[in-house]
Amino acid sequence: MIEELYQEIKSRKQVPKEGSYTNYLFDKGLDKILKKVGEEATEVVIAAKNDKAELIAEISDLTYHILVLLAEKEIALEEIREELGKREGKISKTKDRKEITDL
Ligand SMILES: N=c1c2ncn([C@@H]3O[C@H](COP(=O)(O)OP(=O)(O)OP(=O)(O)O)[C@@H](O)[C@H]3O)c2ncn1[C@@H]1O[C@H](COP(=O)(O)O)[C@@H](O)[C@H]1O
Repeated sequence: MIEELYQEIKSRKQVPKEGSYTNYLFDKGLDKILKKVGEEATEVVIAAKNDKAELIAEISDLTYHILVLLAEKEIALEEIREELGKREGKISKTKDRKEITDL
C-alpha cells in the first residue's frame, strides 16, 4: 500500500494533476516539503500523548509527507529497504554478541 501511494506520488511529478496537493508541494519545493515533514513529526509527538486514532492519523500524514520527500530527492523505496536490511544484520549480530556475553 505504501508502495502504491509512492508510485502515485511519483506519477504526479511526471504528470501533474489539477488540484493535487502533491503537485502543490512539488511546486513549492524542498523547503516547503521539509517544513511539512517537521510539522507532521511534531504532530505525531503531540498525538502520541493523546488518543490512538489521532496518533494513527498523524503517523499517516507523516508517512505521506516522507514519501513526498523521497520522491523529491529521487530516493527509491528499495534504497530504504536495503538500508534497513543492512541494519537487520547488524542488530542480530549485536543480539548474538549480547547472548554470548550473557552465557
Ligand atoms: N495520503 C495523502 C495525504 N495525507 C495528507 N495529505 C494532505 O496533507 C495536508 C496536511 O494538512 P495540513 O493542515 O497540515 O496542511 P494544509 O493546511 O492543507 O496545507 P499547507 O498550506 O500547510 O501546506 C492536507 O491537505 C492533506 O490533504 C495528503 N494528500 C494526499 N494524499 C494521497 O496522495 C495521493 C495523491 O493525492 P493528490 O496529490 O492530492 O492528487 C492520493 O492517494 C491521496 O490520497
